[in-house]
Amino acid sequence: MAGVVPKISFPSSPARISGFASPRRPTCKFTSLSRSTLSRASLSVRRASSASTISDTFSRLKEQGKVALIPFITAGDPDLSTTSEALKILDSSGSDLIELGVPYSDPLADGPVIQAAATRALENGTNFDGVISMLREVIPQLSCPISLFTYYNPILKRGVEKFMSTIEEVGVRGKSLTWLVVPDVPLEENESLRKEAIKHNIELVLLSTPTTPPERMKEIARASEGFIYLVATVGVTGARASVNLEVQSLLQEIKEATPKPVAVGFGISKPEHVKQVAGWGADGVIVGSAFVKLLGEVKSSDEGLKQLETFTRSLKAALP
Ligand SMILES: O=P(O)(O)OC[C@@H](O)[C@@H](O)c1c[nH]c2ccccc12
Repeated sequence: MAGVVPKISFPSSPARISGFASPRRPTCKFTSLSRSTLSRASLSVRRASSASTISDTFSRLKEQGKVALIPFITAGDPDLSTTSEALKILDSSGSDLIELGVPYSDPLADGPVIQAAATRALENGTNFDGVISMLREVIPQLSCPISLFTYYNPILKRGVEKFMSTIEEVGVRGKSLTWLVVPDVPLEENESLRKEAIKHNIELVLLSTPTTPPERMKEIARASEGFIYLVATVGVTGARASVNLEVQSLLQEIKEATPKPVAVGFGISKPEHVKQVAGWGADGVIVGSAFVKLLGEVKSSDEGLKQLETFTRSLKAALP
């Protein structure tokens, strides 16, 4: 499986997964109504409960004129104790938010690097419960918010309500697992997932892509909590030689549609990339495969952790 990338042009023919382009507008009024009602509800829930740490992070950075560095790593690759150390290093070397991927056997949106990482993690026995117990230990030692990044199937397997209450209770001192990214939740199930997330004070971050029609992008911007994930290029995850120049206009379009922060990911892997995307007005930059490669494809974990610190600092130094 490793290295075999399924041919997914993602989403050239817009896939029907939430946050990704779908040419079909909601068929029934109710769906669109519930979405906007829900987003108002989620805002009030957000205000009523302890301020969400994503919003705090982005507003603090905005006041300081800074841009968020958001690494992604795969939990359990090469093993969970290295993941725990990696989270601490990422946190202390300048990351502002961290995406932690739950390894899954069929990561359809991932390129060879993250697919191989998921395979290694699953082969060494990493599972959701193991990830959660590791997080229970390490979250109290971190200062930045952590997101769980998971495909929809592991949530369904556990049951949406049980999944959400599990990740809510892992949080400590308000630094709970406040946000969740589920790249392949089908449009129809997005509402029920959002409702459960809101009930458990978890922000469901939605994704918009270069092929998302403008109206759909606006709906995603309205419904997304915490920030909007702007996918920089079609295809699967994986470091690219350069950043898609379309991102500049896409960022402009989204920022005209919403005051919410926008973070850009997919293909970004070098200090000059993050500098360029920040210069185009991104509020955050997400880097995954380049970090995953450092951790999973080196001869020893110590070596990987050392390189991780250097790389994190180099990216942070390139950001305002
Ligand atoms: O790996 P890249 O090209 O740097 O992209 C970030 C990406 O890894 C991370 O956000 C992510 C991992 N798996 C995904 C699946 C879909 C969308 C995004 C992701």
